[in-house]
Amino acid sequence: MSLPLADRTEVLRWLRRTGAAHRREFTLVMLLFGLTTVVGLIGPQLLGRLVDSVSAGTAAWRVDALAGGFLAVLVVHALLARAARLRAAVFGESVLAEVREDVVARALRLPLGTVEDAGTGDLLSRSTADVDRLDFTVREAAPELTAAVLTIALTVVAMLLTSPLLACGMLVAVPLLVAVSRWYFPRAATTISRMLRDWAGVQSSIHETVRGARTIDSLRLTERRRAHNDEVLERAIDGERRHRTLLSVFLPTLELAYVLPIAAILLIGGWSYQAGWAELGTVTTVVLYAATLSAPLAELFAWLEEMQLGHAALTRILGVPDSPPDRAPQDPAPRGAGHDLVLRDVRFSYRAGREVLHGIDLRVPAGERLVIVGPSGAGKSTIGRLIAGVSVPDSGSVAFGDVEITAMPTARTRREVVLLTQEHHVFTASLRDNLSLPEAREWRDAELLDALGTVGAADWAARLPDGLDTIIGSGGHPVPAAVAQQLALARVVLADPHTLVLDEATSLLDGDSSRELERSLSTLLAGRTVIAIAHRLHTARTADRVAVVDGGRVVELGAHRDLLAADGSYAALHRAAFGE
Ligand SMILES: Nc1ncnc2c1ncn2[C@@H]1O[C@H](COP(=O)(O)OP(=O)(O)OP(=O)(O)O)[C@@H](O)[C@H]1O
Repeated sequence: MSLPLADRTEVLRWLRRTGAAHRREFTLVMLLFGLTTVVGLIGPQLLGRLVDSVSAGTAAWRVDALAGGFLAVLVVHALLARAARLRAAVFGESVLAEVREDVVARALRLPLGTVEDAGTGDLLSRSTADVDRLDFTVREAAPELTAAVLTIALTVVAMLLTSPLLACGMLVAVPLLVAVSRWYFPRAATTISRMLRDWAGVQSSIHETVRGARTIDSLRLTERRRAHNDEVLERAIDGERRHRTLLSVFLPTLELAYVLPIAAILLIGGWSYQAGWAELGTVTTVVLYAATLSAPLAELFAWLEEMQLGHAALTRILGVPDSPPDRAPQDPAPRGAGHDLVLRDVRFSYRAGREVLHGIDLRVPAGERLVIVGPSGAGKSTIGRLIAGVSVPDSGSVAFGDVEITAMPTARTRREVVLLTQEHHVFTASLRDNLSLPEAREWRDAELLDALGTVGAADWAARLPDGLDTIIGSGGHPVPAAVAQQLALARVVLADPHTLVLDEATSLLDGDSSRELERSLSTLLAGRTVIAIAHRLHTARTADRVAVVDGGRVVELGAHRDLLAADGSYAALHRAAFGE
């Protein structure tokens, strides 16, 4: 299920809001473009006068003065055009900085479940390729388009003021322009939005290939993966081809529409001159105007095309949901009703019609250590994801006290519960940034060093060349696997949730890891509610209670000893594991 696209009202609302927030810069840019265009219109008038003066046999000084004036106009025009574009670029950049920050903030607020459903590639292409596309639109297309529209409008007015009769020659282009626009733009809109979606597909596919490279290699899926990449690429190229085909009709027709009026004006001009209705200078001026119109008209259509691309990109960027579509956070009264974890009749399916949890009821008092065991595919990890608020139940509720986890804003969720898996990602960033992830707040160095100390990574950190500011991760200072685990634990220390869900991370508890890590983990667990998803049964012995999950249901619940004595599924699992 891909992320939604913004609709017309959302795009308009964004444009209005952005326009209002930057009213002064926007007005200044518009004024500069208007002024540039008006100055640009003086040139042809001067040349027209020059032609008239020469044909009337005027003095040399007058010709010199007109030529000098023409030069001065050119210089002023160039200076104004530069100022207008510079202001437009500054304006565009500040708008874009906001768009970038906004889309990244929204993406980070999305729950993992939504991101996984949509595919990370979709989100990635929206926050990179689409933002870049919009960047080009705002920085280049919007100002150029504005300049082109103003130039066309004012040039037409100037032509009409100079000679309405000659200006009529422009009309020959109108039917052609209307027809080709009505043919091209609706087709281009669909082609372009499909093309952007297909390119996002390419990005997703390549991203997944790179991420899963080892799996692909070990399962000898290289050929199949290559074929899949070829297929998505082919689809994107096909869209690109369709778009080019549309352009190959559109652009030559436009060219024709620009030249036809010049021919028409020359014809009308020659005829009017002979009839004594128009001076030679007037004909020159209007032809020059018509000729100068072809450039802004060409720009207008080229940039309209670019604006369409930008619009499609904007609908994708604004489509990244502000609040997760699957939940409605409302920041309930903080921690009013305690930290007891309560699951009531929780049902969940990854795909419609294929329920994997069939009504889970569970109550875990604050501070208890519960281990969930069960056969592979029973739904243990899924329960963990629901408790951590990563996924949302189809029905029923997961709550701390009487506050549902999905009703809490994401930042608040992290203070309640953290899911710790074996995937310990180290970001290519400073050690400080790697640790500061849990909350968007400034941590004091002492707090960060304390957290490192708690998990036993203080010595490693002390040996770093730039301390907390050392860039670690891929391309930076290397991080041994054990330290990566410790950093993940240090993040949890900083997030300080009252409940921890350990999925696979429990292999740490199984005694595989170094004593130091084990010690770090037990310091971390002390005083918190712990839900450990055990893939091996060792862990269960030290738990307060054990829940046995089978086929998406809790089939047994109780202390290790009691369950062994009851001689049910747990006892059977135990016998299978230890042969007792
Ligand atoms: N992302 C997913 N999309 C679709 N189905 C999924 C997804 N993740 C898990 N499932 C299915 O949901 C069911 C429960 O899976 P879950 O991972 O919760 O089981 P588990 O008890 O943790 O198993 P294991 O011990 O093998 O990790 C399985 O049938 C699994 O195939």
